[in-house]
Amino acid sequence: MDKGNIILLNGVSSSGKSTLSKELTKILPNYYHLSIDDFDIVIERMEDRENDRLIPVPTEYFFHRTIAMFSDKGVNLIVDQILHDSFTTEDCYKTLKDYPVLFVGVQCPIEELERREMQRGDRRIGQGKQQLEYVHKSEVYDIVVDTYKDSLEHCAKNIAQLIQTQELPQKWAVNCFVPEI
Ligand SMILES: Nc1ncnc2c1ncn2[C@@H]1O[C@H](COP(=O)(O)OP(=O)(O)OP(=O)(O)O)[C@@H](O)[C@H]1O
Repeated sequence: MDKGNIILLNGVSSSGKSTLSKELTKILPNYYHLSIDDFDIVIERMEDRENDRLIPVPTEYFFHRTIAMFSDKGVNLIVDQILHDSFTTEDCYKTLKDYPVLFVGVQCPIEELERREMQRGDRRIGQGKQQLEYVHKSEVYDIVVDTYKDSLEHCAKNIAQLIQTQELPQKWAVNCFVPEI
């Protein structure tokens, strides 16, 4: 059985990953959206944070392996997350390096990130800007989209076009942004 394709959207908070993922599922009906946010909700329910009863494993550990399991079963996924530190980045690459990944950088100017943060009300103002100290510094993407400069439809169409017109290599041909692997 062929592995399912993985469209991996990486961008800071409020860059528009979830919104873009939903748009992509409209154009690519044989793809399913899996978000790190869903995992955060599950883990939060399992933990008893008031009494400091916590799961001592980063959420991303479970997230990356779940992505691999879906792909192993031939399911195509659109996943959105933030490769925000070296653990997350290394774990993502190590877990998915033998999988067909289309790596997408989701960009948005800082002023617009802050406008969205204010509008949302459930994110700290400046969160996205702070994450930019790590995110998009060394990744080599297959495609980069800007959710401010371009319309949602345009960003989604460009990504969909890539995945529909080229066969993804069965191994993630990332230009190793994790040098020690
Ligand atoms: N292209 C866009 N133009 C204008 N507003 C947008 C656009 N994309 C997303 N937004 C708005 O920005 C906010 C954040 O969007 P979204 O949840 O998609 O971001 P995210 O990158 O998934 O964030 P997080 O990582 O915090 O979950 C939402 O209020 C959404 O409506």
